[in-house]
This record gives sequence, structure tokens and C-alpha cells, in this order.
Amino acid sequence: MDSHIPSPPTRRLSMGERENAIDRTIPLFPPAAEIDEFNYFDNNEPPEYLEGMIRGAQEFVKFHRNGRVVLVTSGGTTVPLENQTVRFIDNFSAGTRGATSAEYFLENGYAVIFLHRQFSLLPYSRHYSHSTNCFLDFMEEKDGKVVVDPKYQEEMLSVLRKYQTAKDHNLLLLLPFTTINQYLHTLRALSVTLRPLKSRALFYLAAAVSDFFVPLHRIPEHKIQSKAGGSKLVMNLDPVPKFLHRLVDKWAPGAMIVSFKLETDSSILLSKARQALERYAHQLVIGNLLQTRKAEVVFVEPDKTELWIRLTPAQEATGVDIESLIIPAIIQRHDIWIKQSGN
Ligand SMILES: CC(C)(COP(=O)(O)O)[C@@H](O)C(=O)NCCC(=O)N[C@@H](CSSC[C@H](N)C(=O)O)C(=O)O
Repeated sequence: MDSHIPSPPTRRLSMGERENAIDRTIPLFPPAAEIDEFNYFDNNEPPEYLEGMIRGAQEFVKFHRNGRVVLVTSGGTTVPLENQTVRFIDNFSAGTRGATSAEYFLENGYAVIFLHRQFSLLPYSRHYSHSTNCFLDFMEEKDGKVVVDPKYQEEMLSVLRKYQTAKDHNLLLLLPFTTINQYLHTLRALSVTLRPLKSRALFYLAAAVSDFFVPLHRIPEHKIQSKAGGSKLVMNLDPVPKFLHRLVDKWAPGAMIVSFKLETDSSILLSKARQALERYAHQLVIGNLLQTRKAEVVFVEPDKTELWIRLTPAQEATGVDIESLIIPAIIQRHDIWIKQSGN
């Protein structure tokens, strides 16, 4: 290390060690019973904008009543720690999986309801976001006017044309969420809105959903104060109802439902994905590891098959989207689902 740069102070660990960071003496929560889910929705108000949002979704579904509609969820849900939220627990997701998948569904003739974390990546604009691949880097000034750098014309024109087509044909409905509560209320309401499509409705649950939250009756109104000299913040979180169970059983009967299982430990990915499929009895779990999610996923299906979908090194090197392989494989399964459902 350069002599003139002082070495960082040794990290001060809090009193305990890593293994004490989470109190594991509390018994593991049993799977949420049905009543817990009713309680959740009775005790946690829907967002005030929900009625208007759903009216728009109803118009969209009516417009596409003879086609296929996929609800793509994308981005991470937050768990506010105060009602006047200053601090919150976030779930990791840039929104790349959802936004990229939505583009491939659109290119395959699906209408897309994109339920996404506000300000996360969106279909098409994800190619030129404000930070990575900043759109300003693709422009230059010529004769006092802003023009697109000729180097990028072809690629940008292709993205623009796809974006325009989606807009001109009313194929993409963008609906935002931020908190877990907004997400759950909106997902439930959209499930009911999609019922008329029966098997032609597809749920593609790529959002990173919170598992624990602070219930309304326990959340402080104002910013939590830290005491002078420092003080611990001990949080007591409740489990988020296992809504996937309700979605499959009650909210979206007949629709095809695909969920994602996110892990960081490769040794438990397959078993956790199988467990989710057994627990919720939906049609497909796509397992992925945080660290390799852009290069490989595994399809875990009710007939016990496990199909790995991987980019080759050459595909990775040339920037092929793994979603260009995932989505056609899902559509193949949706074709069969619709045929078997007879509606
Ligand atoms: C979030 C990523 C990894 C994409 O990343 P970006 O491209 O950066 O956006 C996505 O592929 C994914 O695994 N999404 C699902 C993550 C997730 O939270 N899955 C839940 C299942 S759906 S939430 C279901 C709820 N917990 C319940 O059991 O009812 C889980 O693993 O537990």
C-alpha cells in the first residue's frame, strides 16, 4: 500500500461476531396460513392510486382480450422502517432480467404488463440508461444541433423502432411499485384483472420480493432517532405472507405461473427451487444464482426435469442476452399449457 495513503483503520466489529448478527433462537416461522394472508390485506391499506391503476389495466386487458398477455414483475421491493420513510430494507435487483425478458415477450407477440420497481430498468430504455451506457455518450453536436453519433445509428434505430412499435400498438403497460405492500396489493388486483384471459395469461415473477416486513401496527411514524454515543437498532420483522400460494390457488386460476428462485449458495439452488415448485404447485421455477444470473439459469419443472440454460463463452463475449434463450423456451411451454387448457 502506498506509504502516503494511511492504511484503513481495522474494522471495529460490534460486540458480537458474525454468527450472532442474526438471532437464530427465534423459531423458524411456519408457512403463513390462509388467515395470515387475509389478515395481511385487511391490516395493510392498498396504495391510494390502486383503483385508477387497475382501471387502466382493465382497459389494456380488454384491448388484448383475444391475444396473450404476460405480467412481468421486475426489480426489488422495499420494506419501510418508518411510516415517513427515511430508512428501508431493499431487495437486490437492477431490473435487467425483467426489462430484457419483456422485450423478448414483445418481440414474440405478447402484450406486456410490466410491474416494476420505480426507477429500475425498463424495456428498451435499459440500453441507454442515465448511468451505464449513458445516452449522452451516443450524441454529438453538429451545426448547432444534437445528432446521434453515426457509430451508434444502426443499433439505436433498431431499439427505437421496437420501442415505437410497442407504443403504437398499445403492447406495453408500465406500472410502478416501491414497497412490498404496493407490490402485493397490485399483484393481487392485476391477477383478478387477468382472469378473463384464462390460460392465455402468463405470470413471469422476476421481481426480488421481500420475505419479511414491519407490520403497520409496529412501524414508527417518524425517522428513527439514533442516540448520542450510538445505540443498537433491533428489528422485529414479520414474515411476508407466502403470496405465491394464493396466486396459484385463488388469484389467477388457469393462468400459467413462472417464478424465479434466487440463491447465492449453489449447493442449495436446485433443492430450494424444487421445494418452491412442490410448495406452490405452479408450472415452472427458474433457479438462478446472483453471481451467474446473466450467464445461466435452470428450469425446474413439475415432471422433475431440470434443464440448464447457459450462454456459451462466445455468446457471453458477444453480449447475447440469456433471456433470448429463456423466453422462447417459456413460450413453447405456454403453447402447450394453452392447448392442454382448451381455452
Ligand atoms: C432478481 C433476479 C436475480 C434478476 O436480477 P436483475 O437482473 O439484477 O434484476 C431475478 O432473476 C430473480 O431471481 N428474481 C426472483 C428473486 C426472488 O425474490 N425470488 C423469491 C421467490 S418469488 S417471492 C415469493 C415469496 N418469497 C414466497 O415464497 O411466496 C425467492 O427466491 O424466494
